[in-house]
Amino acid sequence: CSSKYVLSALHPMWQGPLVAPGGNRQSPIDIRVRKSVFDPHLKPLTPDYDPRTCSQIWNNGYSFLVEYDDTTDKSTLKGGPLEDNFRLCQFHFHWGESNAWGSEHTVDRRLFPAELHMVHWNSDKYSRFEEAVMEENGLAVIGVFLKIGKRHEGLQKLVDVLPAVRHKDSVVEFTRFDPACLLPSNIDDYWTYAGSLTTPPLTEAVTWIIMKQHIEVSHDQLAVFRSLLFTSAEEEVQKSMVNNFRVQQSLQGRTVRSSFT
Ligand SMILES: NS(O)(O)c1ccc(OCc2cn(-c3ccccc3)nn2)cc1
Ligand SMILES: [Zn+2]
Repeated sequence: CSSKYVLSALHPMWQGPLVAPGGNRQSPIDIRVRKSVFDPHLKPLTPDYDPRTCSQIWNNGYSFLVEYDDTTDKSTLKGGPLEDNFRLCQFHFHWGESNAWGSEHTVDRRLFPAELHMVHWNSDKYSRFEEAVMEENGLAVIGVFLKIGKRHEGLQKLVDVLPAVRHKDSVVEFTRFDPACLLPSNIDDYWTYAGSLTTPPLTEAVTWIIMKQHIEVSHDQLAVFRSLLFTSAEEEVQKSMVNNFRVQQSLQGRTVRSSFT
């Protein structure tokens, strides 16, 4: 998905509007477990990803994106709270400068060192990501919390190539990466709510699906994320890419549903 120009408008310590003008379904949020409502009608989530659609990694000056060819229905997400078929277009992460914080969503105020976002767009209703991103039911993002623990073998292929995209606007070819390896073993237990992009354009287009089970990565693997830079090679002052998360937004009366009791 060509999210080339919009995100690059982002300033790393982006001081954009804390809430989009007129926004009443902004993200991220704190998930209050006891306030979430079990919905027995929520179906199991059925991701079906083809690693051959993986195409490149690029540093957009805010995070690093692993992009997938979304011109056909090869890597898709269905089920869960979703009525339509959604196509994977990219995944990226948010993280802190220390292991004490970094995630965008929290669970009963608990912060995680990082959070993975797998971004999909509604290919039943729209013909491209750029169109879907402006529509209420346009996107579905799976959020997975990262904790520090054992080394994540599947992630290492990605970690090894990060130095090649150290600077903003750098791109490298990256192929045959199966994003399913980043999902937790249990994807049946999740929270879901109506929200927004957490970076500009902050559009209220996202059905969020936040996994209850986290994945583990090693301290050293996360340290490589922090070796990336917000700044391009030409800029004199280099800024470490850390703390690329948005402040939490108010729930404004929304209900968070859970797929589990
Ligand atoms: N962090 S997050 O998962 O919420 C998340 C996920 C995807 C995002 O894409 C921004 C974007 C918008 N556009 C765009 C391009 C053309 C026209 C209109 C918009 N391109 N990239 C931002 C945040
Ligand atoms: Zn994100």
